[in-house]
Amino acid sequence: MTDIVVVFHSGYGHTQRVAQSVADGADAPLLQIDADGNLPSGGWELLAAADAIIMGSPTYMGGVSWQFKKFADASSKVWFVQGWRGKLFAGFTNSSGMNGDKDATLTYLWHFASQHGGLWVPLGIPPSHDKAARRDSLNYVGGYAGLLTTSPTDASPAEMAKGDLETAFAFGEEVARVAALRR
Ligand SMILES: Cc1cc2nc3c(=O)[nH]c(=O)nc-3n(C[C@H](O)[C@H](O)[C@H](O)COP(=O)(O)O)c2cc1C
Repeated sequence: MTDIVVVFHSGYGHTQRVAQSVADGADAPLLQIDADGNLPSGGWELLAAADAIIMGSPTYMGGVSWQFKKFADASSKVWFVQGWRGKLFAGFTNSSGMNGDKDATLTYLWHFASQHGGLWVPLGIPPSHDKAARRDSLNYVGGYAGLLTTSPTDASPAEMAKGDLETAFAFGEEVARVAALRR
């Protein structure tokens, strides 16, 4: 049994749907950063006990949400004692633009994991980038370093692309597979 935790923030529910699919794939609990940028009670303890931490944030103005950043800054207490050193980390982000500067968010998550001495797990799912690719194909958004998903500005969380959610599930499974290799 490997302990994986999915920690995320979502302002309007889209990233939350993605996080749920990732958690389902990884068979992991969800830890939601609230609207004030705080973890629920017991959250820090759950993260301390985890072998792998999967992080998610919407892309807001080309980066993580301020609530996620507040969580990241609060984790400096853990950083001081290198409490998360050697854990596995992985990341995902959702935004409305197909590109939307999601890569800046993912790069931030990778830097954050690296500051904690973490080991990064990439998406591990090939992109669908040939002529046969459709919006609902696996990894249509085409990330490598982490999971990238897209929801149009006028789409509700219920309208998240099926392929993106399936990619999220497969990403969760992939992190679980990699985590199990270390056991
Ligand atoms: C303050 C703010 C900034 C945003 N900045 C970006 C952006 O830089 N790139 C982009 O593609 N979409 C951007 N969006 C759109 C969100 O990424 C998109 O609505 C996403 O689904 C929100 O996720 P959430 O429902 O989990 O909060 C922004 C939305 C908000 C509210």
